[in-house]
Amino acid sequence: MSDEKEQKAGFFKRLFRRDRIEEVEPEAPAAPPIPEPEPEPEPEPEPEVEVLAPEEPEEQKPSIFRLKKGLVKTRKGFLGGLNEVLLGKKQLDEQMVVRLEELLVTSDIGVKTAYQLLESVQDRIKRREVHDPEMVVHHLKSVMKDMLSEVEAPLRVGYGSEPFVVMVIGVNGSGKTTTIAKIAARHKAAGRKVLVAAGDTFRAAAVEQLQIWADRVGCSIVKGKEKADPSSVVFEAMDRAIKEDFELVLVDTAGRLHTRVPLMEELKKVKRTMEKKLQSAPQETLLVIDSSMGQNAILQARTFNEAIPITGIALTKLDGTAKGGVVVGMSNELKIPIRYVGIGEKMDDLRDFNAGEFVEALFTGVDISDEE
Ligand SMILES: Nc1nc2c(ncn2[C@@H]2O[C@H](COP(=O)(O)OP(=O)(O)OP(=O)(O)O)[C@@H](O)[C@H]2O)c(=O)[nH]1
Repeated sequence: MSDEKEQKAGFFKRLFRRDRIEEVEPEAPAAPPIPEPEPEPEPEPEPEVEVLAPEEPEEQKPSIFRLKKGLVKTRKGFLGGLNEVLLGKKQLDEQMVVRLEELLVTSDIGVKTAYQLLESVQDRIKRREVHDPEMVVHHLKSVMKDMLSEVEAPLRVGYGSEPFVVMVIGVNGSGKTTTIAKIAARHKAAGRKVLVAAGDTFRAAAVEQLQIWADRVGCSIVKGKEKADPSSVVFEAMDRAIKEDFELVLVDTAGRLHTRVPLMEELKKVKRTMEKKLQSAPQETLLVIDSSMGQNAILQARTFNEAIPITGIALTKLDGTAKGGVVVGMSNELKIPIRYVGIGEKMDDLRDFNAGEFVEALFTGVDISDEE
């Protein structure tokens, strides 16, 4: 356990002792029940008609079944623990709350966010608004949803007179190329003119991979010679996009940390090149992060954001990890919009991030029964 965790380990226990649980047991005045979370309000219509994103392809619309399926490992890992702590219990007891503390602190949501959640539960207990395990779960769900709602902002591609340029960054293997292909496929399906730029010239295989995806999706590609300056590829792509009226340009970049030119310097140069060709570009700097990195994903996002301000995040590989709790920690600590979540390798396995849906998928199966 880290120093920080150790220092905090007894914190909630102490808090809990100060406000013994007896205070909120049956003899205490009846506490008002926590209302069920409000049903999701209907989304506001987009204000600017001319810059609307394309109609979501059908795959985006169905139930959250696939998201739930994708999150199964996370659910079993972290939230399955909630069941163990709380299942079948009628009332809170001290041990239960201490175990909840352990569960949250050692999960992938991160120590800071874990204690925010715990303090919020503690506060509700003190105010006698939470006095049984079911209420704890409802409260956790609602606080997590609030945290996630702050970063819910799907990428709205503006189709105007200029190309909308998305610079996609992230370390090697995080899922950049696949994510580009998935985004390209969506917009192609909506009838848009899409160009991808193979800015990762360091590795021939990366260019080939993007070519394969471009062929599959049916979009155009600009690629340079092996080991060419990535900025020269981006320059050419921007030139072509402007001359040929492409509506969306997705720029792949290198992710290797040990290249000839330091990665961050190379990315800054690529960005400057875009700006020179089109002042507003890139309209989106999308960081792709592999969520199975857990807490390291947050560190990684911070590092990139310090070098190149990020405007959005795509969290990939949520389907293969038990560390999906990192989405909550990342949202709460960085407050950078999460645009997409990747839940598989197939084309339609990229979803717009939706806070309510995500929490719902995360908590499905956490079944608090009243039976002993
Ligand atoms: N399970 C799963 N796999 C994914 C997801 N996104 C990407 N992948 C896989 O992750 C691997 C790496 O993805 P790439 O798109 O090549 O990653 P990259 O960042 O472009 O990597 P480099 O080209 O090496 O820089 C591939 O095998 C993808 O199929 C996802 O959401 N879920």
